[in-house]
Amino acid sequence: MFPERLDAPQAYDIAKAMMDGFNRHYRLFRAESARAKHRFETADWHGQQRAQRERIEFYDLRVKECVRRLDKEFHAGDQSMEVWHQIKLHYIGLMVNHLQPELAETFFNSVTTKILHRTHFHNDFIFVRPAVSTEYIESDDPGARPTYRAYYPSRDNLHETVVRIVEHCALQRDFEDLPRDAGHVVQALQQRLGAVKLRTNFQVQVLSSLFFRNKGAYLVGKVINGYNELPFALPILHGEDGRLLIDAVLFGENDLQMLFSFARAYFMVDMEIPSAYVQFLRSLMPRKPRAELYTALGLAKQGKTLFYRDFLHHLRYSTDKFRIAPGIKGMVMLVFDLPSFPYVFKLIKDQFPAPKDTTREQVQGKYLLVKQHDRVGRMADTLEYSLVAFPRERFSDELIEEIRRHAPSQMEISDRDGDGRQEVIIAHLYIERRMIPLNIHLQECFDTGLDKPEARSALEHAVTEYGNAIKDMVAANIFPGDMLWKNFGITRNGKVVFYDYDEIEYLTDCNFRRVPPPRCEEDEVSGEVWWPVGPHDVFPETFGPFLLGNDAVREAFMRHHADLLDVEFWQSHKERIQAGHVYDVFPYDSARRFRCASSSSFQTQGDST
Ligand SMILES: Nc1ncnc2c1ncn2[C@@H]1O[C@H](COP(=O)(O)OP(=O)(O)OP(=O)(O)O)[C@@H](O)[C@H]1O
Repeated sequence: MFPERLDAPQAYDIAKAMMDGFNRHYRLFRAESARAKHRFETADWHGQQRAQRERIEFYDLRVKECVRRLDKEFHAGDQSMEVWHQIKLHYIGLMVNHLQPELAETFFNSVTTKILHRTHFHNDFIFVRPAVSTEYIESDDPGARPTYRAYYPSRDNLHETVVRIVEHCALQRDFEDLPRDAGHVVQALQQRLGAVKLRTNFQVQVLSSLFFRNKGAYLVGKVINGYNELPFALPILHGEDGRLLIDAVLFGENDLQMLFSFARAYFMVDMEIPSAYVQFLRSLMPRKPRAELYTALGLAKQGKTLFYRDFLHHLRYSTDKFRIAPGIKGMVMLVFDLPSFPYVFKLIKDQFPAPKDTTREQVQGKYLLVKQHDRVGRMADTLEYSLVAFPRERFSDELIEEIRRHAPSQMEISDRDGDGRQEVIIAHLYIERRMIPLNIHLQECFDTGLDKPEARSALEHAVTEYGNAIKDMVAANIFPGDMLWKNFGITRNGKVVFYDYDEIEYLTDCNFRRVPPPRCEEDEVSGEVWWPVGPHDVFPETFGPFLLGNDAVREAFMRHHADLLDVEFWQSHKERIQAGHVYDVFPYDSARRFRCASSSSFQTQGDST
């Protein structure tokens, strides 16, 4: 029932305290994101990575702080539901002119769900649906930067305009030769546009804030001509002598999707109105869910909220059943999916068979490590949820049985809300993008027949990408642990991405060793490991027999990635990382670089120390 009067004196104060909590959060989040520019300008790469990692923790810290304040100052948990109803209405009032209302709503939900009983998790008390529109939000502050800038060049002054666009970013570090780089950009653009007539609305729109991640800054925008829009991004890097350069130009939805991939670390962007950034980015990548865009901007909680809303909507408008995910079952994770929905759901089993020697806490620790680490486009991001309820009738009996057998502690089947409908409640769950497991993909190539050129080239591509994925992870100081094909998936863009994290280690924590010479003839013929092995020992020479049983796979692998079987490769990368070197891993093909078309997927560039 809608209250006719807002007459509870404490309701406004509580709403205001929650809004203060959110404002403090966004102020700190934004300040940390804005500092990325300075870190880029001063080549503080370790600082950039540290900030990327630490910023992820900000949200939970602020929520805890706010819950503590509400408890201490207002005894929030003892307030009646009438008061809570009024708190939500006051909060809506406080959002009327707010610049981040959607984030403020999510913050309200995070705090409220820590205080109220779950029977109250509905739209009267929390924001199950948004209450305040994010359309056309603008700041009234006369000094505020617009979300994007528009430029109206002609064919004749395109070069000048590109120089101006980059200069407007006001990077406090010299470019090697900005006119030269602008020339490359114009040339690429002219090639792309071809002889097309420039229409009266021809313009370039560019987001005002740069996007920072690791050692790169990205200028993101679109070219509009008539009814056509061409998304683009300019990666700006430090050159050999430390001055700046534009390294490439990325064009079109697919290039932008790679840049904003779910398998990369989150960007640092100074945004006053994040929803306006998301709206602009959505116009560049219409197929990318808003949830993933918020997440890519570092607003992972908002991503989670939107993902969950999308998921509930999908459930309502679909009829298929959750099932055990196709592929080889995991020993640590129990994985299921809904065929009509492009994500998988993973829960940690209660017990793990030998040789797995780990615990639930350790597995969670590894997933957290990946979340906080630079995922270099090769490790899928995960959304983590607790106490997720699914309608019982949407689960196959086989899946229920599987969970009962392997993860009984994680499942409860009950009518939790008392609405007469049985639910499957999963205690703890990771959700990630569904890919085609690489073993299934390779099998499809074999089944088609390797005498067919398309199957052979698909296999070659997959094997090459697999090695590239491992090398990119190596560059990011990650040893994947279990490199079997089944632990990698292939995305719709043909990228190979790793998703099995329970054996992941920092490369710098591993001892890369040669297999010692056999002590006797018996050792030589024994198929077993006869030599002593320490907990962090890795023997790259032994990877072959596990991975390369198939002749065609072996042949392709050895042509592109024989170095992965060599202890030297691993050892030398470990030493360079230990010496403080930060590798560049480009979110685009190196052949796209203006001045260096190298075949390697990552390169070293200057020392960061
Ligand atoms: N993102 C994904 N997309 C598609 N399938 C997936 C995905 N993640 C996992 N799977 C499927 O689930 C299986 C088990 O997942 P995962 O490798 O994460 O479990 P695990 O228990 O850690 O495995 P292992 O026994 O190798 O340690 C995979 O082999 C694959 O078939």
